[in-house]
Amino acid sequence: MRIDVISLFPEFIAQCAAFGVVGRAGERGLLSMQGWNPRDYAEGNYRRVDDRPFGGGPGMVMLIDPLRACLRAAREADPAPARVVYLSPQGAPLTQAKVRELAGRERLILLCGRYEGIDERLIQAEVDEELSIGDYVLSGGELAAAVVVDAVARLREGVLGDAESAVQDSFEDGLLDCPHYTRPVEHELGAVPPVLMSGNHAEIARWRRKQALGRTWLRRPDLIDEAALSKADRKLLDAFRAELNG
Ligand SMILES: CN(C)c1cccc(CNc2ccc(C(N)=O)cn2)c1
Repeated sequence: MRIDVISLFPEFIAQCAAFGVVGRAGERGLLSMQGWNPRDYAEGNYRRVDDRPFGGGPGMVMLIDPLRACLRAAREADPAPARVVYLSPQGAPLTQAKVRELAGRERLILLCGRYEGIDERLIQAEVDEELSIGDYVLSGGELAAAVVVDAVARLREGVLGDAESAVQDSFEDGLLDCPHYTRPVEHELGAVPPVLMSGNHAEIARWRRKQALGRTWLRRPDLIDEAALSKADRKLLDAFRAELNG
């Protein structure tokens, strides 16, 4: 998979892609990344990349032409078609389902805005989809792009070893994850739930599913559509609630 990132701080993204599973994916040729700086495509002595907003108001807006030339250079760097994604607070929420969809593509171009964003005409002409990593404003789209790179890279085949398998990921089935425990069995902070040491894999899977359903219902009721739950899941959630009420 190839990801090109357009940013006034391309070294920022290079650093984010240098560590952990994403760094390893790069070393193993599962992911190639390149940064592009619109300033390298800006004309004139001052190589301007932004200017004041028409209609007045605070802040600056990123100019069309440096971004457009930069985007063209990035597209032409590889024959494969690319999906152009713009990170902004005005984008559609990034969800695991969207991450899975993006991870299925061969090329992404991530567009990082600074200041108050990008001239709308460039967005309309060149951007395939606008995404937001959450309802808050950052000083630039680079951190949001780094989030997309990480979430997408770890779903690519071969990136995660068995040890870090993404299969049981929470959100993979729209639920939060169950609690996890490791050594020691007994600790001043408490003990490990006995079922997890029972070796009874059916019981363990049942306990984990019940915990995932229960925690989702308690913490993120917006993710639970009880009507859409299977009969088995509804029974597990009822059991969780019954235990909760003691
Ligand atoms: C209107 N405005 C301030 C603005 C517009 C576009 C980009 C940026 C760059 N900052 C970002 C980018 C993304 C996110 C996110 N939530 O994904 C948060 N902040 C700011």
